[in-house]
Amino acid sequence: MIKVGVLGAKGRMGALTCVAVEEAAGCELVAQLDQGDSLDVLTEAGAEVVVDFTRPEVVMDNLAWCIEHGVHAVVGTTGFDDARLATLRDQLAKSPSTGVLIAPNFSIGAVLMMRFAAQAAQYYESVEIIELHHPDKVDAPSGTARRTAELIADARREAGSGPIPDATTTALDGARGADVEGIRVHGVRLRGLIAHQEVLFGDEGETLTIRHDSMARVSFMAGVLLGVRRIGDAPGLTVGLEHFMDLS
Ligand SMILES: NC(=O)C1=CN([C@@H]2O[C@H](COP(=O)(O)OP(=O)(O)OC[C@H]3O[C@@H](n4cnc5c(N)ncnc54)[C@H](O)[C@@H]3O)[C@@H](O)[C@H]2O)C=CC1
Ligand SMILES: O=C(O)C1=N[C@H](C(=O)O)C[C@H](O)C1
Repeated sequence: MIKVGVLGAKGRMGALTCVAVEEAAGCELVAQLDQGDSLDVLTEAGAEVVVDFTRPEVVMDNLAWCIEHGVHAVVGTTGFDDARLATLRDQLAKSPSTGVLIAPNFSIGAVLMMRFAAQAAQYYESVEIIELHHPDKVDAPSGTARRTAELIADARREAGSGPIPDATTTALDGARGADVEGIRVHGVRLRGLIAHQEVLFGDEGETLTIRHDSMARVSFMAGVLLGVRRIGDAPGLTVGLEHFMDLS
């Protein structure tokens, strides 16, 4: 049995994760912590893997604690940039048997969307990303959109693609979205939505749109459980659930 603790257990994702872990074969839910609870409960309960669905402003402290105590972490919380990932690598170097998975999106379809977008990137002159979420989401752009933009930018660099054409010389602030490594990312917040993304590609005479929709948060649970089951055998830092999937 893998002993699992959940951080952010009273939140939208954390609460669902507690149910999924309780129902999962081979997993035992040993701790459910939320804001104000002491992380020491995790060691008292014997947690081997922690799932973090908290907030960008607290997740680094949670991970520092997990790494220091040799507890593996499966992280859905957003807000990871290169500087944060470098900090985690430094911390993990001092605890070499501990594993941390940072997954911008646990939905299998979203992982495939990112993969397909990276594959398509070299063939199109233009690309823009639209992410659409529920209005209670605290960060923008989404972690998924950021990661997609990074993957597309990497693919374009590798292919030697030029800059994306855009003749705009005057615009209201924000009218062209955020710039993530040269890729424009637009954010929509709308009651009724959960988590959705479109990647739009364009070239002479044609466009290609890759769209993914999470219609319910249960769509993230298979990926969370995959992470929980695999992280103990993956010491160090893993970024992206695709590394635990067979996408060859
Ligand atoms: N990677 C993925 O597939 C997904 C990632 N997310 C991300 O997960 C995060 C949480 O999302 P939601 O569940 O919608 O947010 P939420 O606001 O419903 O839940 C966050 C919970 O964390 C708790 N919390 C805050 N500080 C804490 C601390 N220091 N220790 C323990 N708990 C603490 C809050 O009280 C709250 O209950 C966000 O960053 C979101 O973008 C959300 C959905 C899927
Ligand atoms: O806050 C959310 O809801 C989600 N957050 C993640 C993100 O920022 O990409 C994953 C998914 O989009 C849902």
